Amino acid sequence: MIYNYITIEGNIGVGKTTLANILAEKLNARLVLEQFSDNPFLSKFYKNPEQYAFPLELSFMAERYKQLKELIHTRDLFKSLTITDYLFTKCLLFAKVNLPDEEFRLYQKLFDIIHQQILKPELLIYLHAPVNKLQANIKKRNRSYEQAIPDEYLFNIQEMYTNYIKQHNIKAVFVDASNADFINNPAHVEVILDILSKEYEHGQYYTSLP
Ligand SMILES: Nc1ncnc2c1ncn2[C@@H]1O[C@H](COP(=O)(O)OP(=O)(O)OP(=O)(O)O)[C@@H](O)[C@H]1O
Repeated sequence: MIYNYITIEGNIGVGKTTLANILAEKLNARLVLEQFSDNPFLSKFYKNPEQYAFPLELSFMAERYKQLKELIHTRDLFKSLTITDYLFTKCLLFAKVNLPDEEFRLYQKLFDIIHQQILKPELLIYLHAPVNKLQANIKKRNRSYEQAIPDEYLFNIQEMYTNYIKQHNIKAVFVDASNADFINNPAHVEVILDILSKEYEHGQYYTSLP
């Protein structure tokens, strides 16, 4: 394995966690998953975004910082690869969509200080699917608080991710996950394993699934 640390990213409901789990098992990797269900503000936020966006964004940042900071201090002697299903920068991108400008500027100051202490992955795999596919996935998995997410929100998050990756020239492979089925179609997993067997220069790359 060329990589020590990779991240799977993508919009809400695209299937990051499923893929991260499958890869971790196949590659005997250490897996670090987002702990969003423990966040007491998330369901409140979806009901009342104006009131709960700031505490939600702060609490996500605090949790992610705690989880990712530990990566630097702990090593797993039996596992040389670590896989996460989120980038620390995800905090900033969601905050940009959810906070009014003044609050966002305050949030960004904190983010910039903390971000410097976080280890960055060597490669990002970005799963991309159109909004109607994301909505279908969200319906299927049926978390009650997510059922009224507007298309516009998913679209804005997608834009935020893709612009950030391009503007910062992050080493990323975009995978067209419109028809992805990593659970039942081994050929789809093979495509990802093939990506992980290669080295890339900085920049963005695009792959589709068979
Ligand atoms: N910073 C944030 N601000 C607002 N909501 C967030 C933030 N981070 C995560 N969430 C919410 O937490 C929930 C879980 O998000 P996330 O995209 O990480 O996982 P997921 O949708 O289960 O991903 P996947 O299906 O790709 O595994 C979603 O409802 C998402 O909108």
